Amino acid sequence: MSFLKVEHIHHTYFTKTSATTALSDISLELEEGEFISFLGPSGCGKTTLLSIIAGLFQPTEGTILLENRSVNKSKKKIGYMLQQDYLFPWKTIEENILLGLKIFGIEDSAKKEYAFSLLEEMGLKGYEKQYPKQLSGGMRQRVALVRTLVTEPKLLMLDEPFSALDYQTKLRLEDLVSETLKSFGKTAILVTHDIGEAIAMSDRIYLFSARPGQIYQSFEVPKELRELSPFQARNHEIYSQLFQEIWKELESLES
Ligand SMILES: Nc1ncnc2c1ncn2[C@@H]1O[C@H](COP(=O)(O)OP(=O)(O)OP(=O)(O)O)[C@@H](O)[C@H]1O
Repeated sequence: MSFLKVEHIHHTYFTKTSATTALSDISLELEEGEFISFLGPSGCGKTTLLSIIAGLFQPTEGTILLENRSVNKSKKKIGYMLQQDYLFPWKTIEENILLGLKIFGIEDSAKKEYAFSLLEEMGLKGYEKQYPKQLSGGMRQRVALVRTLVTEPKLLMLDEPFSALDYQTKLRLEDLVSETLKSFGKTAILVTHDIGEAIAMSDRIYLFSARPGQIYQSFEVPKELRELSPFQARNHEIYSQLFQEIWKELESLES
């Protein structure tokens, strides 16, 4: 039994005057603990697919099964890390990270303790009483990750979570997120425009064709790279070869 089963997803956005087909016949499977990425030309439907997998809206056709149940019944098992951190500016860091627990009605002392231990792991001890505006972009993203992890999601949706950060912060955060997700055995889906990021962080990469998005090709990331941290992987010879291979295919899709 696969952890996640995406079966024959088609999606068309309808307005009063138009119909835009974003996705056409997408099927894929994901095992628990795997990390996959979606890459592809702008507008090929990556975010649409991520939202459908998360159960945020129904596809025109197709089904999503998470642990063999409809994803609509499993929404609490899904966590997010997005381009924007969506921290509440009027709440302290502590209040922000405990908010998810409050919403889920699981604000017990053990969970709170867990939240504070995660903050410490992310190098944010001492910032509990500060407000988001007092933190850097990278620190705020780390708070957003803690807020997501405290609810113990089984599947993490990462929609361009590093794209608004400066390059060095992005590289540091890629390592931190990768190490954290590996240590918790979390399953994750990353949407990115960055081929290097996809290679450095994933077990497998799905390259989408231009709209309507279809899976054009999938690439397994070799074990030699997967055993390394994203930063180390970027310096490996195999990384450059895979980068060239994916770049060539992406160029052909965008031309
Ligand atoms: N709510 C909506 N109503 C109508 N069309 C939409 C809506 N959301 C997305 N689309 C269209 O569906 C297509 C896929 O959009 P989507 O945002 O999923 O692509 P993407 O691959 O994530 O894009 P990007 O890489 O630029 O972020 C695009 O043509 C977009 O304009």
